[in-house]
Amino acid sequence: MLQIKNISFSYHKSPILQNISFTVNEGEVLAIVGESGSGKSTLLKLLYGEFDLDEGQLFWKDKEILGPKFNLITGPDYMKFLSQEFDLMPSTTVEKNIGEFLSNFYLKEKKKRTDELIKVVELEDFAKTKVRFLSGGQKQRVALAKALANQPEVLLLDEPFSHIDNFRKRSLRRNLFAHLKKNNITTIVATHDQEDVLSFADKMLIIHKGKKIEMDTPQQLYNNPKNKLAASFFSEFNEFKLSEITDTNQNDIIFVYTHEIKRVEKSKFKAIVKNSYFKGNYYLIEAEFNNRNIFFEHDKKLDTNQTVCFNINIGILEKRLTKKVH
Ligand SMILES: Nc1ncnc2c1ncn2[C@@H]1O[C@H](COP(=O)(O)OP(=O)(O)OP(=O)(O)O)[C@@H](O)[C@H]1O
Repeated sequence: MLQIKNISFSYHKSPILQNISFTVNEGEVLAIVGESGSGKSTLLKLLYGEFDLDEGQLFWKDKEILGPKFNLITGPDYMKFLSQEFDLMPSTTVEKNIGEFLSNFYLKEKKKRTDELIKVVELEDFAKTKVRFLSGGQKQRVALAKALANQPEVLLLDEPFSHIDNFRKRSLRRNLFAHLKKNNITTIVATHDQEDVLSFADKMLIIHKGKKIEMDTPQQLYNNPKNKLAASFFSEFNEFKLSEITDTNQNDIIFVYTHEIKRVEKSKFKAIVKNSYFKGNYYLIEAEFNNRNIFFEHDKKLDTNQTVCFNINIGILEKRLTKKVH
């Protein structure tokens, strides 16, 4: 188990992470999400032992992870960190880069492992190409394969697909997470991409301004978003006061995703259409309701300034609320 116990850290006295605790079980994938500058990369660097903590402790199984005050070489040998900067040898081929730290003692094994990883990152056509001739996204894929080469027990990934196009990203993501699960590699991934989280993360940690806001399964956080950060990570959403949409006079706020509002023929909720945005298999409708704009999905474009009725699925609300709505 990876244990993060009450850690705090500051760069030159300005606090970056405050009092963070969580655990990750062996073989689990944890996604760390949060706004830019919230401290995701710093947290990964601390897990890798790049800096000394102000307070707290880190453990992998029963071994403590220590910073540079206590270690000459950064990074425990059972861990790999794929940071935003790729540490590659530009004048060497893709396959040699990936196999750089694999022993030449077992050449057959080395070739097998290298070939397997080249497949994971879909670089079969570039195995013999020198890295300096590759694009940014291709280099990122080589760095990913290299991080996996020595079968780390723990893998830290900082925005692993940031340079990779959407076309490639989806299959690469599936290959990578299948490889990680098959090899029981405990993974912490900092990401802005909900697709990294929804299908592949076992747990999701939300940090905001260096503090832990929530940690749970992606399903739980998606189905019951308790704050704007969680809701906005997954999708566009609306905020309603309960009193606006139910017969209660409670002023609690509820988050409602755009696909949870339906246009209907008749309802007591009426809005005036302001814009329709084409989104591929639906239109996102922007409409004025109670002196502000709300958003919902609809299969057709709607005329601007037309009045439409909408409904929110009460079943969804009931599940989302701790207090029942009547
Ligand atoms: N070496 C450093 N020295 C001083 N401050 C730093 C250093 N690295 C990061 N910071 C600051 O620490 C804060 C957290 O940065 P960090 O890179 O951890 O955020 P992040 O959540 O990973 O952001 P992003 O999503 O943009 O990568 C930011 O305010 C940043 O300016």
